[in-house]
Parts: sequence; structure tokens; C-alpha cells
Amino acid sequence: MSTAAPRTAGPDHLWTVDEHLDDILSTVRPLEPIELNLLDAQGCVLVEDITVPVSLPPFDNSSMDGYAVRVADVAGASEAYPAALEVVGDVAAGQSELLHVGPGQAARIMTGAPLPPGAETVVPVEWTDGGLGEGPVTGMRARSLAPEAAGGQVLVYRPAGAGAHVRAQGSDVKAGDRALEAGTVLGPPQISLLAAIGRGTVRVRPRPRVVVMSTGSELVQPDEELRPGQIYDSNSYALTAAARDAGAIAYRVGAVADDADTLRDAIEDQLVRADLMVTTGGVSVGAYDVVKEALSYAGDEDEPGSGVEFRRLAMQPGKPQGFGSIGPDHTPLLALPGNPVSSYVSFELFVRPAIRTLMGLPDVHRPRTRATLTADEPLTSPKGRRQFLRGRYADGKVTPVGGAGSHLVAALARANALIVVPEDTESVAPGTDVEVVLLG
Ligand SMILES: Nc1nc2c(c(=O)[nH]1)N[C@H]1C(S)=C(S)[C@@H](COP(=O)(O)OP(=O)(O)OC[C@H]3O[C@@H](n4cnc5c(N)ncnc54)[C@H](O)[C@@H]3O)O[C@H]1N2
Ligand code: MOO
Repeated sequence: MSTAAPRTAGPDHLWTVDEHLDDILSTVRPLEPIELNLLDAQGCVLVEDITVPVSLPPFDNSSMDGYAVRVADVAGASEAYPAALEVVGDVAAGQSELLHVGPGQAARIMTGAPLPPGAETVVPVEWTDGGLGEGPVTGMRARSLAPEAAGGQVLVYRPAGAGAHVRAQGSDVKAGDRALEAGTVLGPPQISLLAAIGRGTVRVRPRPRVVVMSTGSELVQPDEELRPGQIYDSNSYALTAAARDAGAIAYRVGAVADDADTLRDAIEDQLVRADLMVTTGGVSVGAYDVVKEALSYAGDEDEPGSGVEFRRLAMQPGKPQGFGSIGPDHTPLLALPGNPVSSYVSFELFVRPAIRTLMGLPDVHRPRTRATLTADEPLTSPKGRRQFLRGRYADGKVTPVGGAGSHLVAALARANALIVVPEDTESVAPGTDVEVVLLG
């Protein structure tokens, strides 16, 4: 059941973190599935059951480089009394024309090559003289250097039971078996299996296309010259990287000036390639808070629930937030605060789960754990707000890095966790057991 506050909650409603998250997750829907090439489907959720069309292995084949022989011919073989067999030829991997191995005969066989008719087992080359007559060898001579080794005689020094060193047809999966179920997230091993059974494309929910747009007339792009009053645009980089890390195809747009018309035009231009829009900055209460100004009335009056609503959350950092949908396709839009730490923390808590919901992934949230707070002095937190302090987690302990300031990007770069201080807690003593969000 959704605990989201109603959209009509009113401008004075102070939203809890959970209400805001529920509002987002109850609005965002998984993307429609499409057929993708195997490698493009990496990290995506499969929406079809996959049935094995052809058994793996498709035929009995050797697991060793050696000699394919009959069991009776090598029974009782030893170094003192080796079995001498006539070599009738080579069977290489990929070979379709097979030799026949009769009594007293052997075929030199390579790993992965089909077991020839008549043969019942494989003796590794190390158990033979390799055709040289000088005791056990460590390997075969290359065909190009010693073509005669595909004929002549081989001495076998050890017996082998039926089926030894043979990978039986269907011993991995059988035709008709279920290879993968709908809902599986495709990692490298699943992609390996799909390729192994001959599937070049699969039906999955695609990665969402996320446009990350920073706003602010003070922002300059990295490598450009910094003039008085200007700062570098770090949010568009941080959040584009975070969107990719969450599984999205992310496009960075930085930085749009603090002008409502310019911003509206920029968003309209980008909507065509967005399944989700993320903006940073301009959501607070200043005279130049342009995202709020440009988007507060962007809703379609005929569409209940459309438009972007700006709200205050009972959290720190990340108090001012906007959420809603825009454009003809009602593209979801999350407007995050401009302070770098606020935008990053907001991304982790709200945008990442939205991206993963669009992908249909089962786990949309970062993992959480409990840890013992290690600090020189108690942590302080504002009453009534859930605080997410940056921390360094290891071995069941977490240590704060930097303070609570939302501009502390250097400390953020050293953190690997967020320390959660609940709304009703104003002070946390060292040694206390605290909740931690692991940032991975
Ligand atoms: N009178 C009040 N002022 C503020 C309040 C408030 O309640 N009353 N809330 C504060 C909080 S909390 C936050 S968070 C910020 C949010 O402000 P905006 O979302 O409007 O963001 P800006 O004003 O555009 O920027 C804030 C800060 O961050 C820097 N910034 C912005 N974009 C980037 C970027 N892409 N890369 C790096 N740094 C960026 C910007 O220069 C400002 O320093 O409002 C508080 N004020
Ligand atoms: O909410 Mo602001 O994000 O505290 O810095």
C-alpha cells in the first residue's frame, strides 16, 4: 500500500522522505520491453522465458587432448606393460567428418572434438608416449611440425573407464529445458548461456535514457576559465555518472542559465531523448530559482497529476525537491537541489530507485546495514529532519567524513556510505548502533 502523501497535500505540507519516495515509485512505471542484441541487454531484466533449442554440449566430446580408444584395448595398461594401438588419424575441434575407431586402434583427439564412432573413452596424452616410444610425454607435437604423429603407433600407459574425459551430449542443458526465466537480470554468466544456446537477441526492459541538466548562471564547465563569482559545474557530472552507475543511458546537459524561457526551451529540446529528466539547482526560495519558476506550471490542465510539484522534505541535505511529469509523454522529472552534496544524496535516495524501477529491476534501493558509530564527539542533527551524513564504512564500523555542510564535495569523495540519523534524534553518541546506506 502506498504511503505517499496526496499530490494535493498543499504547499505547507512537510513531506517525509518515505512519502516523497512512495510518490515517485507509485508514479514511475517500468519501460515497455524491446528486443535487444545480447550485449546491449547486459544488466537488463529479461521479460521472456528462454527455452533451450539445442542440447549443450550438442554432441559427446573430449575434455582432454589425448587419444580416443576402446575401453577393452587399454584395460590393464601400465608403464611396464603399455597397450600398443594403431593411430588412425586426428579428430580436431570443429571437425564433422569422423574417423571410425576399431579394436586395437586409437584416434588422436583434441579438447572439444567429437568422440569418433567406435571410441568409448579418451586417454589424456600425458598417459601415453605421444607416438614417440620414449615413455610418458607432457603434450602433443604440433601437427604442422610432425604430421606423421597423426599415424603410426601410440603406447598407452594407463587404463581409462567408459566415458572418461568425455563430456556427454546434454550434460549441461537439454533441448527443451528452461534456460532462464522471465525476471532474470542479465549478467555476464546469463549472457554466456544465451550465446551458448545460440540466442543473439533477447526481449528485455531497456535501460532508461536519463537527461541530467544542471542550472545556474554561475556555472562554468571544467577546463574553462573561472571568472570572479563563478564555480565549476560538478553536479551535471556527478549525476550523469550516478545515472550510468544505476543502469541508465545518461546524457549530460550543463549548464542552463537562470532564465525561465531558456530553461523551458532546453527541457523541451531534451524531452525527445528522455525517459526521465533530472535537473539540479533552482528549487529553493531565492529570486533566481529558475527551475521552480519555469516548471511549477508546466502541467497539462486536462491531465490530473501532471505538472511538477515543488515541496519541502523533512530531510537534510535535500530539503527542497520537485517531482512530477512534463511534456506530451508525461516524462517523469525530478528537480533536485543545487548544493552538490544535496543533489547527490537526493539522487541516491530518489533518482536511483526511479531508474531501477523503469528497468523493472527487483532491487531498486541501495543496500543498508547497521554499524557502530566511531567518532570523537557526538553527531548532532536537526530535530524533525532525517539526516544523511557522509561516512566511511568498514568492518561493521562507520566514521563520519566531513561535516553536515551540503557544499563539502571533497568529503563526499572519501565517503562510501550515508549515516542515517532519524527525525526524532538530535544527538548520536560515539559507540551507538546506527543505520547506514552503502553507496557501493
Ligand atoms: N532562505 C532560504 N534559503 C535556502 C533554503 C531555504 O530553505 N531558505 N534552502 C537551502 C537549501 S537546504 C538548499 S539545498 C539550497 C537549494 O538551492 P537551489 O536548489 O535553489 O540551488 P541553487 O541556489 O541553484 O544552488 C545552491 C548552491 O549549489 C551550487 N550549485 C548549483 N548547481 C551546481 C552545480 N551544477 N555544480 C556545482 N555547484 C552547484 C550553487 O552555486 C549554490 O552554491 O538552497 C538553500 N537556500
Ligand atoms: O537541503 Mo539542503 O539540501 O540541506 O543543503
